[in-house]
Amino acid sequence: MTAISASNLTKAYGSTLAVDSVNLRVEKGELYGFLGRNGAGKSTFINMLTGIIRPTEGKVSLLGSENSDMILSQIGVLPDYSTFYNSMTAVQHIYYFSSLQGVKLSKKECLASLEKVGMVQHANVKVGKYSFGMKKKLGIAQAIMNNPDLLILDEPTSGVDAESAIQIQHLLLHLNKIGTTIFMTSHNLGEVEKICTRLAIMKDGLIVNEGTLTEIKEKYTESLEVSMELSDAPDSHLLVRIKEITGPLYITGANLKFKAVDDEMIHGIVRLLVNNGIGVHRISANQPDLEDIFLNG
Ligand SMILES: Nc1ncnc2c1ncn2[C@@H]1O[C@H](COP(=O)(O)OP(=O)(O)OP(=O)(O)O)[C@@H](O)[C@H]1O
Repeated sequence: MTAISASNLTKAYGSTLAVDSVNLRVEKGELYGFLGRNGAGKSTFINMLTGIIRPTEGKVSLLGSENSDMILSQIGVLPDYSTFYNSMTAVQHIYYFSSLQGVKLSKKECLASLEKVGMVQHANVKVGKYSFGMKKKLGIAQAIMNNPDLLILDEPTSGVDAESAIQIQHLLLHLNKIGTTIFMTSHNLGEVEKICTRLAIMKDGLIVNEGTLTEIKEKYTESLEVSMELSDAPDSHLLVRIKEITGPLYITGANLKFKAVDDEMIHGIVRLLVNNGIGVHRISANQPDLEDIFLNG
């Protein structure tokens, strides 16, 4: 079953298309990572999913419903900016927001959600005294307080210390393991690589890459740039034959550069060169990591 479906989702701010006709599906049970640079459109997208921002165009469906009010109790949200009341303690805060959502947790249940994010020892401290990272953890406790089927989190680990980030990652993995579908944005590529089952990369309001990490790497490898250092420069006849295999080819003296579709293409070029008396001194065709894909994608 589909947990999140966005069709043609668009947000325009004047002439700026913050999100440009995005189609995205997240299936139930996924831990989905949403990556992008500052200003890519991630928060705008997430805020349209959760109903904080009204789309200029397009539709959103969460857990099969187009009306998020109908399924409020099944969803947990950590927005980019959470509202906190400085005069409340964390327990009061969780209790207050649970009653706003019509759930009304017991004190024990409020403490249990704070326990999950490692905040139980600060449960009775006023939120006004919290650091940014502590507020972030309180926001996560609030998002998970009603054991939601779907969690939508904007940057759950940004601004928290390394130990807390790992604790939150373990929590998310655990929640996902027991059936919670999670959609999260992150700037932390290592984190996404480590915990997410699928991911999308957004750039200038568009999704430029989407799939499992393996699928994304495979797609990227299709356009991997290969460099070869040769013993001699190939003559024009040989260059024509190489070009027939590679398409566009860049040659500077005895150095070749081309885009490889697969390993077989690289082997074919090496065979052709060697059969024509040209040695291949060095080949570089690095396997991309998520950072390469993110930076170049
Ligand atoms: N209220 C607004 N009015 C005008 N432009 C906006 C508004 N909110 C966002 N934008 C613009 O929309 C684009 C996407 O912004 P958004 O905050 O969604 O990006 P982001 O990927 O979440 O960035 P970050 O990682 O920095 O939070 C940016 O160009 C931003 O300047």
